[in-house]
Amino acid sequence: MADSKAPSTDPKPASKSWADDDDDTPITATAATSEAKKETDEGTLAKAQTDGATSWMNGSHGLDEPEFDVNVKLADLQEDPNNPLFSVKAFEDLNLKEELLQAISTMGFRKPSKIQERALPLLLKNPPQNFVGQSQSGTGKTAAFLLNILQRVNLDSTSPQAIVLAPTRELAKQIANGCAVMGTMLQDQGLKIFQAVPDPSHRGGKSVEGQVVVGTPGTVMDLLRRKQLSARDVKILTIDEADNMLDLQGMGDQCRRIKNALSQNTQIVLFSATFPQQVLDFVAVFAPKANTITLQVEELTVKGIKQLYLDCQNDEEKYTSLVKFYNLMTIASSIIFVKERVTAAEIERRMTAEGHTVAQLTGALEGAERDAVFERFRNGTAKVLIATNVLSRGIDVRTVTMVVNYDIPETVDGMPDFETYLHRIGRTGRFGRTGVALSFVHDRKSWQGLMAICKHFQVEPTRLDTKDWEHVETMLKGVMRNSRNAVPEIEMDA
Ligand SMILES: Nc1ncnc2c1ncn2[C@@H]1O[C@H](COP(=O)(O)OP(=O)(O)OP(=O)(O)O)[C@@H](O)[C@H]1O
Repeated sequence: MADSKAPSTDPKPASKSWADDDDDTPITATAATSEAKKETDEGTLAKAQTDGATSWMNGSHGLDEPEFDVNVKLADLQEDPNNPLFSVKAFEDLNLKEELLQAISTMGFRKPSKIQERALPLLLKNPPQNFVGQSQSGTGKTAAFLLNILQRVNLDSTSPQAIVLAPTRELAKQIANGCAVMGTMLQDQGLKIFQAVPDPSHRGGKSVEGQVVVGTPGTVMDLLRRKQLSARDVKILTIDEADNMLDLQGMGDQCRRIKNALSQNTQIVLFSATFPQQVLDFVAVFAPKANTITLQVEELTVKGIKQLYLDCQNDEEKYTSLVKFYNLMTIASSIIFVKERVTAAEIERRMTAEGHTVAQLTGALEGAERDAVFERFRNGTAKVLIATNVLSRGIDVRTVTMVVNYDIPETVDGMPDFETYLHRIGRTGRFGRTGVALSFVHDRKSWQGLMAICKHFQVEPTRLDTKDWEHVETMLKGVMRNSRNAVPEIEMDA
């Protein structure tokens, strides 16, 4: 395939010699790849409740830049009406519990983001109404739905009142930990959070205690079926990554069954960064008469993420270029996304041989092992994480400054997967931070796939050529330097 490709030195994608011939190929996007179908909701859990706490939301872990720099930069961004982080209101205007306001302040949240400002009044309105919310990756959707839950739960009873569903154990645990941080001041009053992810201890038959249950659909459904989880007092059902969850055959069915087990008055809350058109129809059925906030496709990309692509000649050159690339650059933390587990294993082998500390997370791992690998990445012991789409959504690790699309994401039908691309690159550039997304292309199909994705989101990626590593290095150092330079300038403004 590589031979059919004429070398190009023009950074503009449209100038590729083989760029135009198949331009009218029909492109359909679905929210899930086969990998995601296979690899979610797997494994067993070593620990329950909120232990193994990650540093989600509390700003305590090793950021590239000191936290105060980021806050100053954030203040600027939050003044710009066109930025998704902009808002005119203060958290204080939302009539939240004092304990929640205190926690928000301790967490360093100065102002609500646009989605928080717009969603919270609708979410908190009485009588409760269904809600569908879309906002760019890393703009604080989790805090929006957690505040609604924590504001509404009755702490006089420990019976489950809110269920949050997420596609993977990592995301469910991250949300549960975020809920614990945000609910710190309510713990004295009896707030309990239950993690419903695969765990052998659930088999004991013990009833679930906790006003907030956060888990994967399979486990939640299991607990309901075994009558360990009582649906009687549940008044809020929140689904994160809802487009993906409702679109996936297995998980969609489970979500529907969970919803059917709940009272008709349950407030249904759906959030995602993407709601492709074909999903919106069944979203409307799942959450009837919902207050809805959606975005236009051109608003979806996060501006702080610089999108580049590396032009390789063939598959083997992808491996050698990747290793060369990592030997050249110092990157805080990064995630390399691949299509298949076998590629993940091969990259791990080659990078380890070059002396890099890498971790690999795919659905092949069992729960406890999976937790351990992810923790090594989160706490910075391993700087590079090689993952399949299992980690493409929701994961919030602030040190991630680069995402590599080693394989261009595809749907099960082999078409470019717009949504997965957006979610993957959204693992960097979170809440006003800057980041780099580097995609590898090595043949006509991968190149066309990337170009279709970029056309869809109306972005122009910058081309890097493996024949000119000096240019690659200069270019990347420039991008990285620009991110760093932003900080001192802003410091002076402060
Ligand atoms: N108002 C705020 N001020 C400062 N930081 C915030 C605020 N709200 C959320 N954050 C932080 O922003 C980061 C991203 O938030 P979150 O994970 O909720 O994004 P998201 O919109 O759910 O992204 P994704 O679409 O990738 O799931 C988190 O680290 C969170 O602590």
